[in-house]
Amino acid sequence: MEECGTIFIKKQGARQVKYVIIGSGSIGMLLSSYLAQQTNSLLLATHRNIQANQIEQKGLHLVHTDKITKVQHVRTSSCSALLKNNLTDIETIDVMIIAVKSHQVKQVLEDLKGIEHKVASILFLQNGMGHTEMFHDISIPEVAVGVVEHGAMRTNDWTVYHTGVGRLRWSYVQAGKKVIETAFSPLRLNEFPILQEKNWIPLLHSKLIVNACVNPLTALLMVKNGQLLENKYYLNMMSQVFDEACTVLETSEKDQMWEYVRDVCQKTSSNSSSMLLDFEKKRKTEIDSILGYLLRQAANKKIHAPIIAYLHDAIKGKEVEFREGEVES
Ligand SMILES: NC(=O)C1=CN([C@@H]2O[C@H](COP(=O)(O)OP(=O)(O)OC[C@H]3O[C@@H](n4cnc5c(N)ncnc54)[C@H](OP(=O)(O)O)[C@@H]3O)[C@@H](O)[C@H]2O)C=CC1
Ligand SMILES: CC(C)(CO)C(=O)C(=O)O
Repeated sequence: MEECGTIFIKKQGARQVKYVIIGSGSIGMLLSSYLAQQTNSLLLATHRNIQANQIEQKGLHLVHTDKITKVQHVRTSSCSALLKNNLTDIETIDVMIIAVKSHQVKQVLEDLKGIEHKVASILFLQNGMGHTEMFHDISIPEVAVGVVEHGAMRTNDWTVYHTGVGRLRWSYVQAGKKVIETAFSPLRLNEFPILQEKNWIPLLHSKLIVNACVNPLTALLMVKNGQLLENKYYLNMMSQVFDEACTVLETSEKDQMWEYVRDVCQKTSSNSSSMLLDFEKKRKTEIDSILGYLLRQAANKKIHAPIIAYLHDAIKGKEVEFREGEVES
């Protein structure tokens, strides 16, 4: 693999936007690698102290199309240090980006309470919609959500592979002073395009429907995304999940949505879905935020959703098995 040196920073004027990314997994590291091309005021907050030290010592490495780039100007800190307010030079944070898994958001929001007054805006990048049920409790004036269409994989604490180039689409839930819009609009990142959408609900609904259709079935059937299209029985199963999800979310343009689901399956045909990967590693999945969210919506609207309930329980049952395995080992 070719070492292609460091990324240069483009100056954007006198004041740099201060970014903090919470969660240094695949997406947190990928986003940091690209945003660092445009700002030298970015802090990546890790869950574990050791990861912050590793990145400080070795540098953050981005691997894309067989090239390794050692990314400059990414500072790191453990979340605990950040939240204890040990970072005296961070007086205010312009854009805080939450890049943890959906079931980790609750803890992050609890931890953030101490420094919320220092944060001008917050952007959530989770799959599913469980995190949106916690927004009522946030006192940060500007709140946005995003959908990540890239593929990323952390291979060690300082290296991330950009496995699929897509887009980051985001939208305001509450626009505040439009700090995020001002920060993102001048960015020109060829390999990491960022697009603003008008309405956040349709943005998240379309990704939620894709994840509801693809993730649980691929995990339970142990197949790659493309096999849901190729095998007529699996396609039939997926279309039944799709119909129920659309009923629950009151989706108006169903034909267009079905095309979108098929298109994502096609474009990611050789991928293992994130839920299948979680199953392989016996990790907690994001089911509560995907099918769990749909079931809570169905209950509120008094809609019967038996297929979604059945799939939800199958995944939750597997999670119980994984946890029991942990206790035994
Ligand atoms: N990876 C991908 O290609 C894609 C991911 N997404 C979505 O993006 C979101 C993030 O996914 P991904 O990056 O893959 O997940 P990862 O599991 O790779 O990363 C999550 C990170 O959050 C850290 N973390 C956990 N709890 C906390 C906490 N309380 N405070 C701070 N950090 C914490 C984890 O720490 P530790 O290092 O200890 O594990 C880990 O570094 C998910 O909702 C996923 O569905 C969407 C599209 C594509
Ligand atoms: C789009 C899809 C289904 C790609 O695998 C995904 O988001 C996931 O696996 O979580």
